[in-house]
Amino acid sequence: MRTFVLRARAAPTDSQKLLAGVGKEAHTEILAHTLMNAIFVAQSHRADVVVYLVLESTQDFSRTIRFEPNAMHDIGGFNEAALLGKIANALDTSKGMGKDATRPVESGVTVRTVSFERLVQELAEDHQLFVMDRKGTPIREQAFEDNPCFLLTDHIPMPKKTFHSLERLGAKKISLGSKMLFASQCVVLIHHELDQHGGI
Ligand SMILES: C[S@@+](CC[C@H](N)C(=O)[O-])C[C@H]1O[C@@H](n2cnc3c(N)ncnc32)[C@H](O)[C@@H]1O
Repeated sequence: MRTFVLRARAAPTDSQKLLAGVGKEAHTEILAHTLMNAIFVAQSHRADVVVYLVLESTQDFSRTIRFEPNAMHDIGGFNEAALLGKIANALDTSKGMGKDATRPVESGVTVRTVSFERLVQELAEDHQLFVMDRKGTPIREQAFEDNPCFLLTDHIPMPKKTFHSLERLGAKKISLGSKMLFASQCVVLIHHELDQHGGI
């Protein structure tokens, strides 16, 4: 199973602000593009993927939305508006939730009020964690086990102190080259690399 976590530091947890943030400072299109490239292949979806979107621009708690395409009955369209609609629906479902709570949204989609740090601590228990970073080990030199989990951000970088706590959890930095890419482009290259290994 491949897991992707997008830490979207600028993404609003209010659904209307999320939808209004496309092409604006929040750049909420990043969430749709990342989800799109993580989930879809031509005329189908990937069965072996879980995607977490962590939206952090909030009045109360971060929202962590989990997508498991294989369990979804209706993945919706392969377009930005449809995918943002799925995210907005999860945000609306999460209204009024207390801290560290979980709610089902639809088959294959859940929303939680857990922070990025808490999520990653949980994932560290049974995943091999990788932070995407241009200065990391080249991805071709990295050996992968069964459950790799790739941590990415939107246009706002990971705070330095997060890198230290991720290191303590055993996360390794891996690189896709020296060019600064979009998170969604990283996802395509990671899939390509893992597709060569087969089985993961
Ligand atoms: C647009 S970048 C983030 C840009 C942000 N301003 C920064 O300085 O980190 C989005 C995500 O892609 C990752 N990324 C971009 N290019 C990469 C590369 N060549 N190798 C590994 N990760 C990369 C970044 O680490 C980040 O998680």
